[in-house]
Amino acid sequence: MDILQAQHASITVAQSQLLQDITLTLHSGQLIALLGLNGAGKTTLLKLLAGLWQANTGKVLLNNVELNLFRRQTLAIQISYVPQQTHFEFAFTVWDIVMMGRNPYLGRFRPETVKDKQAVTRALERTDITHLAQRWFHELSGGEKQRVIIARSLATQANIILLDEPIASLDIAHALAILQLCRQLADEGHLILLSLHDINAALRYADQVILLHAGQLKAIGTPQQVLTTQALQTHFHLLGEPLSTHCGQSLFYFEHCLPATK
Ligand SMILES: Nc1ncnc2c1ncn2[C@@H]1O[C@H](COP(=O)(O)OP(=O)(O)OP(=O)(O)O)[C@@H](O)[C@H]1O
Repeated sequence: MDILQAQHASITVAQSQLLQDITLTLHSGQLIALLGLNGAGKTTLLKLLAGLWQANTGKVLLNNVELNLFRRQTLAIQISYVPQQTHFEFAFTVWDIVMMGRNPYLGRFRPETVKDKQAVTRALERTDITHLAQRWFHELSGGEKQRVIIARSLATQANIILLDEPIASLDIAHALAILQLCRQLADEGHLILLSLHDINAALRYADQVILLHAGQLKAIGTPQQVLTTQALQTHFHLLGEPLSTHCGQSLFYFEHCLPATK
């Protein structure tokens, strides 16, 4: 069981406070959706929890140990961060990029082993990109690239995976496939935290929802606790009419409500 925590963590850059006094505890075996408007601080929080950004005040702990006490290589095997966009200076095949997920295990001179190749093969399969393995990354579509970067993360076999808007550039079928994969990974014991703009996807797939607004944690709890019609109006400027599907799934039908009408 992994526990990832932030304790009173704040980040300030050039006098603007990007995150303010964030305290939360996340457990493995859960899929957690991070929601908030553009600029709310979702990417910043994901990077903080991945150890890629240091808090000015407060701390982040993995299993009660501060992240900055871990060696980078050790942390990379435990927490994997999937960015929104990735560019490479050189031409790499999809296989090469997914194999990069094995770098923390490979060291400088250790050759790839059967285990590394199996991890890459499995990651390609789970993200439905086996057929792209020998293609050049830079020639792929945005959605295909996104799945390659998720596959690279799976190849690390990290128990904690933090994904920044993983379905933003995917078609609906592949978006659902990635959300279902995230759900499956959480059910297998991973801690999956993903930022999303799709409130109905959070309702459908998440165990917990974190609501960020202007760098502040406004709510954390089950989707039903956090995603109330009042919270949608206050934090997203949306009028949400609750609906229920024939299989009992709760969803919202949205209408825009201007901030002035809050
Ligand atoms: N390096 C930086 N220096 C200064 N300000 C930054 C930096 N990185 C992000 N910000 C600011 O911090 C705020 C939060 O940005 P962040 O990318 O975390 O938001 P987000 O919730 O992920 O937004 P989006 O949904 O648009 O991706 C924004 O106002 C952004 O301009």
